[in-house]
Amino acid sequence: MTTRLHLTVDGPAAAPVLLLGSSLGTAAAMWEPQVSALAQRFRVIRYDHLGHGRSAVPPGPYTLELLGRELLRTLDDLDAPWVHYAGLSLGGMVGMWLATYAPDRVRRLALLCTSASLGPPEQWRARAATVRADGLPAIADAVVARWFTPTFAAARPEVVATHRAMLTATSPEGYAACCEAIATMDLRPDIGRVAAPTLVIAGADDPATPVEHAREIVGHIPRARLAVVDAAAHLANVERPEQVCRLLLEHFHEGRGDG
Ligand SMILES: O=C(O)CC1=CCC(=O)O1
Repeated sequence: MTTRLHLTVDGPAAAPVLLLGSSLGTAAAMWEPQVSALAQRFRVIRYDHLGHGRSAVPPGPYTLELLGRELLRTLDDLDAPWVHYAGLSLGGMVGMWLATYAPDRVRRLALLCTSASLGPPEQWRARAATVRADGLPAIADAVVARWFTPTFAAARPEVVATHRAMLTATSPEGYAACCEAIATMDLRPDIGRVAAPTLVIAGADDPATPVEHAREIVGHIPRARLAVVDAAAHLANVERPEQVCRLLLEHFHEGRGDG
């Protein structure tokens, strides 16, 4: 293996591969609420972005192209001619890059709580500078406040604490470098090339990538449709695990005759 990405693999070796990409400041564990159900039908491969989780942390800045090419190299290492792909937020951005620039490698795509362009760039550069100077705890409260609705956070403080710990365990350099990738990203001119049937999932109460961002993606990708999950903020798959799992299973299972 030449990949610098850490992989967590579940499910039968002979099943179709479903690759899962996580959000900025999280790692494979973010997908825990869905893995056992998805792994009944798919070879589920969760990867940690460069600079995140147990993946390598080369010095930044990164670009979305760098993150996407690293993933493409991983698919080559896995000898996977094509995959299904689901990604949340930064994971969705990398998924859009992959399905745009390597359309033959992505059979079906699910984009959760994400955006094709998430400005303003100065805000991301400022966040990167804060994290390099003061570490992840300096931004953790503000970030986690966007991940969950106040109602969920009050009812499930232990879930909030687990995800906050994931954020603060992230490498400051890796996190800052990925902020810089988001700062320079604008996928809107090119995602019309995505050929894969695409499910775009938005959290109705997501302040980070609001529903309008999902509608914009649906407007650009030819075979895309939108599902809005009620009572969910940015980490919609954690806040509404069963609903998101059902949507993903339906979308990817529909594709069993593709190809
Ligand atoms: O951290 C945030 O503000 C929300 C976010 C943007 C990209 C991502 O993965 O999370």
